[in-house]
Amino acid sequence: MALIAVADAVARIVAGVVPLPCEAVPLGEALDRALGRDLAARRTQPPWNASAMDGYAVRAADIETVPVTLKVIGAAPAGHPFSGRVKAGEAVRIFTGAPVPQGADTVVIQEDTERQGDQVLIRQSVAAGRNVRQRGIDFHDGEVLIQAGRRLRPRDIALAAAMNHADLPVCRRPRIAVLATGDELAPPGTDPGPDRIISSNSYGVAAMIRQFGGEPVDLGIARDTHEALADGIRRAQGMRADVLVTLGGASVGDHDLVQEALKAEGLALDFWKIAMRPGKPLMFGRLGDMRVLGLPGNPVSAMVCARLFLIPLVEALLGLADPAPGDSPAILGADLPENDHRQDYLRATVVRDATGRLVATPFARQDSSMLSTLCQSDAFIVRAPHAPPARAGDPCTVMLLDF
Ligand SMILES: Nc1nc2c(c(=O)[nH]1)N[C@H]1C(S)=C(S)[C@@H](COP(=O)(O)OP(=O)(O)OC[C@H]3O[C@@H](n4cnc5c(N)ncnc54)[C@H](O)[C@@H]3O)O[C@H]1N2
Ligand code: MOO
Repeated sequence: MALIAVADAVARIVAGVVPLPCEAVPLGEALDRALGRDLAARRTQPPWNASAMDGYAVRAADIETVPVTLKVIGAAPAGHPFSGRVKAGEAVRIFTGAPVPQGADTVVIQEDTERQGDQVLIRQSVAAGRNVRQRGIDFHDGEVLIQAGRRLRPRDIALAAAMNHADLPVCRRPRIAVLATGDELAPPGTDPGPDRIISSNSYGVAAMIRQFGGEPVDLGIARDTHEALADGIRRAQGMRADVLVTLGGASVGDHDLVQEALKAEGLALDFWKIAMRPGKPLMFGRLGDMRVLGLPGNPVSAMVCARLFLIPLVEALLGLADPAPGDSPAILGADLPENDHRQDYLRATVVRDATGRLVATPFARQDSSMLSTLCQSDAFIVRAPHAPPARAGDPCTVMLLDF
């Protein structure tokens, strides 16, 4: 199979994805969830012409000439409206948020008044309508204010609550089974002995899935045998995972059995191998309804590929209309040689120069086993296949790290 381009691979992975069904969650659990349906207001806000200040509700016509003394005929604290009508020469004591009584059209703030028993002296004239929030200035009953596909932010949750929703329809989280593979792997915190390395990828990839709204399910480490791999694959199917992510065993070595095992279970392979670095041996296909993404084993390759290919799939399954941001312009902080046929993702630090431009400087060592440099990086410098040599100061494209 020929190496395919990164953008083509993403397009093939998300092709035909239908957002998962909705479930209702309480407001307190809705943060970062993907809204599954357009949300319409269940009331008008404010529901009445409301005072924006503490003061006196008056008729603007009565205070054109000041000072003037008005008769205070009642009070309207928030939550306790004044039911009477304000007539010429009258005022009602009012507080922020309370309905402006009938007859009144303006509120004078209390700092511009002097209370004398049941009378109030108005010292300052204000324009008609001042300090009154008109009914519905925020929104009206039935108005759609939050669109399906929004990843809910704290302010969306405040708005949804004001719209009188206690529960929100959000997309079910995609269930993503994560299967590490390799005889050499030992879980963190154990004594690996001299022949093993610690399995890190499942933890990083699971955390990324969670960060972007999926539900990771750790299937543990499968040994490099057909039986162990088949068992892991069947467990993913048994739990009705939306996606199975395999880690490692994706390349061409004698012990890279993942693809074979998947095919034996019925995998319809879509593509294998991408023109990118790190991450060449990425694999994608379907096993029934379950999408299968085979990530390379090298830890940086696994994380880069998870961000580039798995997260768009998670976002598509969530029906997100505002996927996480993509590339930004920057300038190079160091020279780079000509690129080969693979699109490069170079770990880099990024600073702002005096003119506000982003300056991206790649790490000298880009080995795909080195998680330490990934953690020190701010961005990937994205270099197109066959990019010509570039000098420090030349424009470049970066993908700021958001995981
Ligand atoms: N002859 C060739 N060899 C390799 C090629 C190639 O095209 N021809 N591609 C190389 C590239 S690029 C990559 S990337 C790796 C990916 O190989 P695999 O996906 O088969 O990964 P493994 O061989 O299983 O492991 C590679 C490396 O990563 C470590 N690893 C694996 N899983 C984990 C884990 N869960 N946590 C931490 N580290 C993990 C593993 O121990 C190896 O060191 O293949 C190249 N080879
Ligand atoms: O693509 Mo591999 O990820 O270069 O090490």
